[in-house]
Amino acid sequence: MSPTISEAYRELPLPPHHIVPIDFGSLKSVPFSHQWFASDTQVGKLSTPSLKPRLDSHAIPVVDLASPDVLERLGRACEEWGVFQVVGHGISSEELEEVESQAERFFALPPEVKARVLRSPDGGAGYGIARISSFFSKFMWHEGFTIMGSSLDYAKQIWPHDYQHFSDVMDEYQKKVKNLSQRLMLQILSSLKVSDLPETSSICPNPATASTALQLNHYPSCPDPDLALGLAPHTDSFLITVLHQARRAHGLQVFNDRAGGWVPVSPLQNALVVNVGDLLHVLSNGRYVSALHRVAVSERSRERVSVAYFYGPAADAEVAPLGAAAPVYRRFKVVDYVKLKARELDKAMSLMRI
Ligand SMILES: O=C(O)CCC(=O)C(=O)O
Ligand SMILES: [Fe+2]
Repeated sequence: MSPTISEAYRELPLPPHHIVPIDFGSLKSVPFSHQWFASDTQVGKLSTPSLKPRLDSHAIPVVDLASPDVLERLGRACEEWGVFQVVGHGISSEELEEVESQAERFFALPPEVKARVLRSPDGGAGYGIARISSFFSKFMWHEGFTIMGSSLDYAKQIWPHDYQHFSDVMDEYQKKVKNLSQRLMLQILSSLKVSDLPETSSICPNPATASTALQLNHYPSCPDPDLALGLAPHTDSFLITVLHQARRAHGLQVFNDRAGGWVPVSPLQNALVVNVGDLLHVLSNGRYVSALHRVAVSERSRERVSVAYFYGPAADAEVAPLGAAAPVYRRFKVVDYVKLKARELDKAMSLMRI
C-alpha cells in the first residue's frame, strides 16, 4: 500500500503538552508560557524584532483568474512574493461563510468535546496545538483542527446526533477547493514556461492521489494581543495553500526580503489567499518563493478563524526541479520531505539543496 502523509509523523511522536491546547476561555491574562519576546520568534537566521508589520497590505498582488494575462500575473506574484490573493475563483461567498461558521461552531465547543477528536501523538490529523509548536519555547495563541479526507467520522464523534451538516459542508468545500487548487497548479506550472513537463501527472495529481489537508485555525480573543503570537513564522510544506480568512480577521503577515520586513495580508472580500509551499519552490528550482508567514494576534476581544487547504502530490511521488539545466535541489519523495520537516522545520529545505 502506498504511504500517506500521516505516516510521516509516526517516527516523531509529540508529548501531550504539545497536543492539548490551553483552555483559552478560562484565561483573564496571557500566561508566561504564552508571552513572546523578540528572541522567541527567531527562525533560522531571521530575527523578528517587532510584531509590527512594516508595509501596508496593498503591496500583496491580487490576481483575477479571469484576466487575460493571468499566467504572467501568477508567475510574477509567485516569484516576487510567494503569496497573492485570488479573485474570480468560482467559490461563492455563501460557501466560504458556511465553512467559516462551521469552523466557529466547532471551536466554540467545550474543551472536553473537542478532545474527542484530539490528534494522536504520532498523527497529523485531529484537534490540537499546531505541530510546529514543539520547535519554540513559547506556546501560540491558537488551536487547530486538521481534517485529512472525509470529515464524517470526526463529525460523528463530535455531534453524535447532529453530524451531517458539518460533514457535508467540510467535504463539499474540500471538493471545490481541490478543483481550484488543481487549476491553479496547472496555471502556475505553465507560468514557469518549462518546455517539457514530463512529470506533470505525478506532481499535479488527479484528485484520487493528491495529498491534501483542511486546516481549521482559531485564534481566540486575547486579553493582551501585544504579548501573544497567533502562529509562529513558518513556510507551508506542500505545493500551494489556499486560505480563507474570515472578514475583518486581520493578523496574517508574510515576510518579504525586498520589502525588508513583514507585510500584512489583509482580508479582501471574496478573495482567497494562495501561498507557494516548499514543494513548488523546489519544482521551480528556487524561483518561486516559499512564503514565510506568521499570524499576529491583532485586536483585543476579536477572535479570528481561518481555513487553510494544503495541496500536494501523492505521498510517494517524487519531486525535483522541472526542466532545470542546473538543478539546485535534489530529487526526493514527498513523504521523506514531510518527515524531514517534522524534525528540522525551517532547515529542511536547505538540507535538500545540492
Ligand atoms: O491563519 C492564517 O491566516 C494562516 C494559517 C497558516 O499559516 C497555516 O495554517 O499554515
Ligand atoms: Fe501556514
